[in-house]
Parts: sequence; C-alpha cells; structure tokens
Amino acid sequence: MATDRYAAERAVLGDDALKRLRQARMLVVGAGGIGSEVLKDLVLLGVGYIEIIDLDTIDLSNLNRQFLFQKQHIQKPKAHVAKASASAFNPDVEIVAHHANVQGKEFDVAFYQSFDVVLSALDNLATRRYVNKMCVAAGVPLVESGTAGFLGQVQPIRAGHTECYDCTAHPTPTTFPVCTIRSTPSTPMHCIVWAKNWLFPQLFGEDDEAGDAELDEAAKSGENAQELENLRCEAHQMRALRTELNDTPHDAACKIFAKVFDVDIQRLLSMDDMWEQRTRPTPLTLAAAREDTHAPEQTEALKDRRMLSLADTAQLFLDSTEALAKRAQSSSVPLAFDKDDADALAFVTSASNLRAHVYHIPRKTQFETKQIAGNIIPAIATTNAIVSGLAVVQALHMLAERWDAMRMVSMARHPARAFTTFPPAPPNPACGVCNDMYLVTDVRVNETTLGDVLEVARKPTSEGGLAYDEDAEVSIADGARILYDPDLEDNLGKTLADLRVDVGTTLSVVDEDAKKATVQLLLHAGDAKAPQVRWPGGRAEEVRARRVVPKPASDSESDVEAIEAPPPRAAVPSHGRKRRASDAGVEVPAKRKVSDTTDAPQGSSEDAAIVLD
Ligand SMILES: Nc1ncnc2c1ncn2[C@@H]1O[C@H](COP(=O)(O)OP(=O)(O)OP(=O)(O)O)[C@@H](O)[C@H]1O
Ligand SMILES: [Zn+2]
Repeated sequence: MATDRYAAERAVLGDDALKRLRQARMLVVGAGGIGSEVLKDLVLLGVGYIEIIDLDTIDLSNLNRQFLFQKQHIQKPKAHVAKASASAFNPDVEIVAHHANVQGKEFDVAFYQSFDVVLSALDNLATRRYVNKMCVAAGVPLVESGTAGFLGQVQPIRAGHTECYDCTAHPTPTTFPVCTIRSTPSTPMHCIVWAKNWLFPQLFGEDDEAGDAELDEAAKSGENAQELENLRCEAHQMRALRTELNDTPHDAACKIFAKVFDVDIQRLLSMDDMWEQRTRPTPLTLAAAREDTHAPEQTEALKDRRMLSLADTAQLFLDSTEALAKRAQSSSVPLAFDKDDADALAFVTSASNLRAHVYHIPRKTQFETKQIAGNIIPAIATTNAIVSGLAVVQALHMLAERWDAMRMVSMARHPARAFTTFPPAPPNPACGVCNDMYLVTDVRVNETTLGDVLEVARKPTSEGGLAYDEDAEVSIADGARILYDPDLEDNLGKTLADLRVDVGTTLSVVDEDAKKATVQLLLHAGDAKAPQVRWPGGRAEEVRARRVVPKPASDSESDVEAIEAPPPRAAVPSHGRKRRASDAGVEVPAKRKVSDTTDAPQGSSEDAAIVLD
C-alpha cells in the first residue's frame, strides 16, 4: 500500500485544511536565511504552488545557515538553487523561481493578486516597504518576518484590518548583509565587517583548514571551477602570508597590503559583469598610499576622532598587523577581535578605511569604527528556523481565513519567556500606505496623454473616473517627479512614453487641498487610449472596506468621492510662477510626500520595535 505522506498532517489539520493547502498559491520573497527555511517548510507542508523571488547569487558566507545551498552552488542564483533543492523534498509541489529584483515591473499588482498569501523574507528596509505596499495595494495578506541575532519577529499584515509594515517607523538597522562583504561592499559598514569578520580571523584567528578541504571537494564536482579555484588560491596565499608573518612580520604585512588592496581587487575587476551596475573599485598600492599625506581639515581634539591621511592609515595597518602577528605567535590560542583591544581596533580601522578608499566609500574615524564594529550582530540559523516556522503558522491562519488567530510574535533570548505574542494592531490613521487608494489603470503609454489621465481624475465615478471636482487642485506625480499641477500644464499634451512613464509605474494623484486620499494609479498595459480605472481584482467593496477613516453613512456606496482624506500632511508652499515642462524632468521633492511614513508615530508596542535584519 502506498504511504500517505500527509497522514500526520491530515490528523493534525483535518481534511479540509489539507485540501486547501494542496490548492494554495504562495509567494516567498527572498531566498536567504529566512526564505530558504520558509520555502522548505511550505514544501514539506505540501502547499500546491509556490513562487520564489531572489535577486542574489549564492555566496560562501551563506552556507553556514542557508541549508538549501551547498559549496557547488556558489555563484548560482539563490532562487533557482532553492527551487531545485526544495523540490526534492516533495514532488507534489510546483515551484516557480525568479532570479530577479522583486521591485521589477513584471511583478505588478495582478501578480501579487494571484497568490493567497505572500511571505516576505528580506534583509533590507526599502524592499520590505515596497512589498508591503504592493500587498496592501493588491489586498493580499502578507507575513513579514525578520531576525537580528537571537531576536526575531513575525508580523501578519492584512490590508485595512491590521497595521501594515509602514504603520510604524523603522529605525535603520544596525545589522548588515554579509554576502556583499567579500567582493562588492558599498557602505563603510561592509568594509568594517570585512576587516573584522574576514581579514582579522584569516590572519590572526582560527586557521581555516577545513574550509580549504571543502573547496577541494567542491572543485571535484566540476561546478564553478574557476571561482572555486580563485577562492582556493586566495586562501592558500593568505595562509602562506600568515606563516610569513611569524618570520618577517614587516615584509609580510607589506605583502598582505599588496594582496588585499591591489592584486585581489585587480582580479575582481577582471570579472566585468560584476561591475555592470556598480562603481568599479580602484586598486591601491602601498607606494601610492604612502604618497597621499593629505589629512582632511578637522577640529577634533581627540586623536581617535580624527580622520587620518591615507599614508597614516597605511602605516597604521602595517604597524597593527605586525603587533597582532607578534601577539598571535606568542599566544597559545588564536586571537579574537575585541573592540577594546587597541591593536585589534587599529587593525580593523585601518584595513576597513583602506578598503573603503579602494571602493570609493567614505572613511570612518577610529571612534566611529569602534561603535560600528561593536554593534555587528551575526545571523543565527536557529533564530531563522524558528522565525520561519512562526511565519508559516501565520500563513496557515491566513489561508484558513482565521483572521482572529493571527498574532504578532516577538522572540527574545529570555529564559522565562522566549515568545511574546499579541494580536496585530489596527492600521495607523497617519500611515500613507494604508490611507492611499490603489487603482489598476489600463493605459497605452504611446497614446495615452497626461491630459487623458487628468481627465479620468476629473470624471465622475459612474463614468469610471476619480471624481475630483473641476476646481479641486490636483497634482500628478511619478514618485518625486511632479508631472502636472495647476502651475505646470505643459505636459498635458504629451504621451506617457514622452514623459518616460512606462507600464509598471505608479502615478500618484494628489489632492492639493488634502480633502481626498491620495490615489495611486498602478499603470498596466491596456487596449484603449483613455485610461481605464479598475479596483484591484474588481473587488471594490473590499478595497473600500480597507479605508482607515470610516466612511460617513450618507455617502453612496459606489462613489469614490467617499474616500476621505487622511489627516493633513505637511503644508505645501504655493508656487509664485508657472513652471515649464523642462522643469519637470528635474527631480523635485514631492510637494506632499506620497506614502511617506516619516511622520508616522513610533511603534505602539515596545515588543514590536526590534530591529529587523
Ligand atoms: N529587491 C530584492 N529582490 C529580490 N530579492 C531580494 C531583494 N532584496 C533582498 N533580497 C534577498 O533577500 C534575501 C535576504 O536573506 P538574508 O537576510 O539571509 O540575506 P543574505 O544576503 O542571504 O545573507 P547575509 O546578508 O546575512 O549575508 C537575500 O537572499 C537577498 O538577495
Ligand atoms: Zn500602514
């Protein structure tokens, strides 16, 4: 008799729930630490159809916690490998993988609406906010999750009923993405992490023999031979230099300088596709660094708060490398970074600043470096696994429409109470994302003019318009770019294509008097020249029900005029002159920021205010 892989699940969830799971469609955004765990959980549960999106490729540093990936997958797209690895767990599940940026235009509101639940497993604020906004626009439930060291959090979001991700302000995370550390840093933090977590242990910490053996094994499998060979070569060179540090510390320190700031950078530069979207680094020789004795003007009295010249930074690197090498030689245990160890801090400060210089990134003082280096939080596989499980539980509640069962969950390293759960709060009336109205708008960008869009804004709802009064001061913007306002009429005759507005763009129609909510037109390719406005999914009632401010009883059910304005946002100075269309090409700050949350109050719950990675 064939075994039923779902027997246990059926016993726990029941027949109906299992059937629903088998028919469910879920989207996982991000295939990193949390995303690969979530994917594995969903596949094992037997969710019928899953799509996964990730823009990145697999890095060596991912392998300690992203268990769908192995050595032979280095440099392959995370989404594709995650699909291949997870598919093997359950052949009943269909997975579609996208190696792409989730902010790409192909992932429009209709795409989101094709899913029952979206699970966000991202590592940055901007993309989290974007996915949140798309889910609110599409009216699709979202499970947001994040971890920082031993802390974790899961937030179920149901548009119009619960807080969205943007209802509370989020501090800029002090944690960091590790995968960009080895080759493509873009912030001072990346450089500091590289110096502290990679270079320091390579030279003075635990010797990584095992890592090299693993590289040998991966090379045997024939995958990514060239990059694996490079990594192995780098590891061997570093080990040789580490040995040399014992005998001739000064010469070895100079060679290490040449290797990490010049030779290795030249090797990376030869990989052209790596630099298509990024600024190319500039290799730095010791001789060139020594020539640059210019120190920025500064008034700081304390030495560690002053910015050193490049020459002094290079000297600090050589001195601290020599000092640490001597200590490592006489120490019975490998050295570990300690921000209060002067040599270690000098090493990390100088190495990270030299790397920052190479990558055209601002440098940091020793004082700043100490603060940043002391704050780095490692990603922990167990936290990711637990948070992923909690996220999937929320997704199951959503799928079963057990809305009352949804819980925010905060996880902390607390012996008495590891988890704190509470029902999600209602939407914040000051949240731009929750207050804005989202309408899918069919256009033909080569024929539809901005005037056509304005006409639709003025038309009554019964004729498919937005019902703005003839005398209402309306503006139309593409992000921060204002295309039309009462002082800027030159663009009205231009097509959307002329204005560099493509399908996939969101145009914001803003009522200057703040009497109506901002309307977001999600542009979609249509058949007619005149824009056709549709409520997402044709579910007008549902969308209307999502309004934060209750509708007055007298308003007609079918009238968009019933959309009340959110609480007034920042006052807008009026313009003294008519602006020309040529002005419009220039990015100007939006008069009223659309969906801006900077004025949103801080999270109402202390528990909810953890920094998400
Ligand atoms: N705009 C985006 N589109 C698609 N995927 C994204 C986007 N932004 C981030 N991601 C993905 O989200 C995932 C987040 O996973 P995680 O936090 O574990 O980061 P990581 O890069 O795998 O690990 P680490 O940053 O700790 O090295 C990453 O795989 C990253 O590529
Ligand atoms: Zn909100």
